[in-house]
Amino acid sequence: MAPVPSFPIKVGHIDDVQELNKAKPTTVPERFVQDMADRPKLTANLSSSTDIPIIDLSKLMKGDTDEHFREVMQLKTACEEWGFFQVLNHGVDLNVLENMEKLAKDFFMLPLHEKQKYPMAPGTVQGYGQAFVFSENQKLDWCNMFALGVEPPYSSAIYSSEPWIKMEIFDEMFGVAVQAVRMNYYPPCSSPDLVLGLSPHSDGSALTVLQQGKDSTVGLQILKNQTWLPVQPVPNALVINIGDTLEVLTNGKYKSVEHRAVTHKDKDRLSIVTFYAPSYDIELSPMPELVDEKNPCRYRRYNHGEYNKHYVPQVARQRTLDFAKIHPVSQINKGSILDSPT
Ligand SMILES: O=C(O)CCC(=O)C(=O)O
Ligand SMILES: [Fe+2]
Repeated sequence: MAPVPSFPIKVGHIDDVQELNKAKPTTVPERFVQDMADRPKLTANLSSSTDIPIIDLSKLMKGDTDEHFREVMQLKTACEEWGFFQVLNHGVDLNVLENMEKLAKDFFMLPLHEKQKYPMAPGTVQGYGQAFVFSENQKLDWCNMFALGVEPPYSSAIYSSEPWIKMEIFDEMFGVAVQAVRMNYYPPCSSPDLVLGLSPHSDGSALTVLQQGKDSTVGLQILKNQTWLPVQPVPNALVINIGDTLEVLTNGKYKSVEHRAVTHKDKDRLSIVTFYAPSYDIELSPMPELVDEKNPCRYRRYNHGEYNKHYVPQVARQRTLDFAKIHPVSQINKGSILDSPT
């Protein structure tokens, strides 16, 4: 599991959002009201051309056919330009997904004292509690989270659905890979325009698979060209996104894209997110075959466990990966580099 901070973090009193919501408040407590610039604009009416790519895995598996090559090209575009896509015909048994959803819902509906038997310590993302808590002064997300390491069959059911991922290559590079599941429950919020369900972040994994609750409203948004685009839930599809590790390994060719979740006035939402990441003792750097004169190395070599220590505090600043980025000399001379957390 992820390293736990060795120093205590002062975070003040934190209300449980489900309990808050039970009291049907008409105003949102101040600690959940985002600063003006961070509030979501929920009225944007976007055309379907802004939908993230959909990959049909059954076509991807069709040997040497035109359909196969078209799908491969779409997958390439999805990884390089979007960092996100949805997969259909993924082969994961729908019963596994249904059971997982039921399990997650049942957990969140337990009395608070039951859920609090597995408390999430500030500065970590393990157990039950508030996401990404690192200070007394920060704004809080309108979300309850339960995160844990997982074993097969759920994790292997999810990842074996992705035959385009050459698991043997990852096995070699990642050591004993870390697999974790995060269940996010977003109760309705009387003022969804003032709060965030989950703050903007990119995932610290290599690859993330996200399952949305069956009747989920739109909640997930991704940042593309400085615009937050909603991800429309597609029945039985899984959402896949590239995490920071793959961005580094591909020397930035594949994008680990910032995303966030927003809430709804009347409806709750559930997401179940599986992360696949290297072992914490692994050193990462771009693959040599993706570094050349035209594509200079963009990330310094770093230890994945070290990177992980920066993850929660850095979510407030949105890009943990900045800690490994190599900035072009021209930028350094202009003094435009954000201070590095290391
Ligand atoms: O709930 C969602 O749609 C987003 C969840 C997410 O990004 C995460 O858990 O990392
Ligand atoms: Fe995420």
